[in-house]
Amino acid sequence: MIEAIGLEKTFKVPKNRGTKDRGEVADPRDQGKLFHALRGISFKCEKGRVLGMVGPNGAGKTTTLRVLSTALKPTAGRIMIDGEDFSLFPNEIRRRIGFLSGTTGLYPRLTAREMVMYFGRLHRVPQAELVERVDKLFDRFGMHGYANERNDRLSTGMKQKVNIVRTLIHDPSILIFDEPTTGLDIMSVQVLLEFIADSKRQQRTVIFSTHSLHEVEELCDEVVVIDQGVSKFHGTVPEFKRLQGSQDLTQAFMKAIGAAAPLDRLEGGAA
Ligand SMILES: Nc1ncnc2c1ncn2[C@@H]1O[C@H](COP(=O)(O)OP(=O)(O)OP(=O)(O)O)[C@@H](O)[C@H]1O
Repeated sequence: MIEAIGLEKTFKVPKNRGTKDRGEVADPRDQGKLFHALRGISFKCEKGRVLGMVGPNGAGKTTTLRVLSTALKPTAGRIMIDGEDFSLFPNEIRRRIGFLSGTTGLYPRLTAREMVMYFGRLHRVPQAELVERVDKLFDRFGMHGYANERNDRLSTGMKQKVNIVRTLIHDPSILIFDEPTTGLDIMSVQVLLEFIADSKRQQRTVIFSTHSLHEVEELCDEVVVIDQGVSKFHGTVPEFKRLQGSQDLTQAFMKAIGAAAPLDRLEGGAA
């Protein structure tokens, strides 16, 4: 189980980014020289559950996931794992979390196997155990055929699998994926979605951000809606629809973030 309590993150705004004088609609996070990207994000996800994080561009999803995975230090707030406060122990969090970000690169000159072994060593997995784990994971993902192929010769889907296995090599109980399906071909998307469903069956905790409400409907037990650095809703998908008074997830989402759904406008429907 992982819980975010009142996460806040403030960035210094670079001098050349005059946020206030661009003539755009005022963003409450914009405080001149400081930008309050996260303004109190709270939610939790129990083991064996999948939580989908949705929100408009720039809402704060990546920042939240980077804070949870310790890539970024929060300005305020706590991160609890299995009921214990690990905010001051980032190494402990890293041991328990597997983080897959959209920008994760693979070392081009290493082979798929070398890459995964390298990360296993970084996580101090003992050698004999590491060899066994790599074999099992390569088996499960059907990767033996290209285990000794250099990463720069692999297809997008193959690379994605190497990345997935890399996040699993230390057997984390919590998986955090930032927009994992963005830019992937249909086959690779399928691999990833099946993998998430499988992780749930194995009682892992899975959190992923996405712009696909279809993925949320298909896979998620819970949804957290982030808008302008605030968590606007956290609960189950049916609860979310009920609260927004809509059977359609897209319309419920549009209502939650205060935007008129195109259908409402066309039909002159309810706000
Ligand atoms: N290092 C940084 N310095 C300054 N501002 C930042 C930094 N990182 C993110 N931000 C700002 O914080 C806000 C939230 O960004 P974030 O990447 O978390 O959004 P997001 O919800 O993941 O968006 P998207 O759906 O477009 O990926 C944005 O306004 C972004 O410009």
